[in-house]
Amino acid sequence: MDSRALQALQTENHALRQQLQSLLHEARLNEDKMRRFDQLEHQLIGADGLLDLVTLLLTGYKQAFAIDQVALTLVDPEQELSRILSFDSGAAHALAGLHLPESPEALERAYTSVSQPQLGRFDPLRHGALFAPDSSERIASVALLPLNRHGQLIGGLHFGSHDASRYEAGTGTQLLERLGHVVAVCLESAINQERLKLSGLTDGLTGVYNRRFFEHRCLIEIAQARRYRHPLACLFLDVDRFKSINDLHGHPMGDEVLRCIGQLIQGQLRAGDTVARYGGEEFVVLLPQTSAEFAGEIAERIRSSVAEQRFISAHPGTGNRQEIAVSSSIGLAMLTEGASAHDANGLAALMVAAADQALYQAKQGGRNRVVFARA
Ligand SMILES: Nc1nc2c(ncn2[C@@H]2O[C@H](COP(=O)(O)OP(=O)(O)OP(=O)(O)O)[C@@H](O)[C@H]2O)c(=O)[nH]1
Repeated sequence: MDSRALQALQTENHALRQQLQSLLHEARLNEDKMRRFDQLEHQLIGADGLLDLVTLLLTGYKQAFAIDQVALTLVDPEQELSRILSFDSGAAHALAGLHLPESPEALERAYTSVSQPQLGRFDPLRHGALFAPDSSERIASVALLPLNRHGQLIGGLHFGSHDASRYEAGTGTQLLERLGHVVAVCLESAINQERLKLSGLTDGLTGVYNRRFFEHRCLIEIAQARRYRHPLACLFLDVDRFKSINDLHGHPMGDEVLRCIGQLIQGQLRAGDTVARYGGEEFVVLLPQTSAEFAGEIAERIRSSVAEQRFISAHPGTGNRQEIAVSSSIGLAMLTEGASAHDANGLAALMVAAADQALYQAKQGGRNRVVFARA
């Protein structure tokens, strides 16, 4: 072999070795990527509840794969997820990037398929609503993973990169497709578990929370109110002359009235407020970060919505229909500053007793009214 041919061979050899090195490097990177992917998948499967799972989705992938923006959309028509996640209100701040729209509209605008991930350039019109407004400005490319159960879009996991070439249309999406499936299954299972937990905390007849939940929530709200020096209001509502509704129109009609009143109260509240059935025909409401004046307005709105509601009772024998009006009495108490020497349990008992006492005054005063507890 002459020296020119030898040199050409050596050059070719060198190029091949370099190519091999770079392939090996890529394989190692892929192996490392797979390992991190696997690790996160195990964590998803082992997540302890919905809050844990959502937190992992929003932070785990961002850190492990250096993704600029991660957002999660879950369709929440009944605001059930929002209620579940606000149960532990202290953790709600950790959920930046989570969107819980009541309708799937924003998702349907972004996705052309319910099962295939979509990669490509960021389009503010189609993708803007999937990311937080202040974070979407710098996003240049996106990977959108549809989360579907039984062919229905229940949400989407959305990765955004400042690098336009990071997520390119037409590149392999097998791994992301698998991730979408795993996330959707994990979410469904976590939501079902939360539903089970919640069923032990809600009242079977009215669908609002039960007394056990109220007592738990009350301690959390009292702790928050004391820590941040926020006012906390408590309303106690009792349906007026409820016994006569049962006696005159039957127990099922009484049940219907209770169900409707639970919904009327709920309809006047904000997302962080809590209504629970305390017992029989008594409801209790917690209004965090609410002044006495505003709590009085809310109580008045509840009282008038109950008084304006009409129920239709059909006589079991004759079938004659009759319109029934119902009223309610409400006692209102604020968490008192002066009692700060007590622990949260003691404060809760004082607040509830004060609202109950005010309710008694409302009954004595002629019913269908709101009475403030004396400070
Ligand atoms: N239909 C129905 N009735 C209930 C339920 N729980 C309690 N009750 C009835 O609620 C009635 C409460 O009556 P009372 O405590 O005497 O008071 P009231 O008739 O509301 O009169 P005032 O409170 O004084 O205005 C009782 O007759 C209970 O049987 C329920 O789940 N369904």
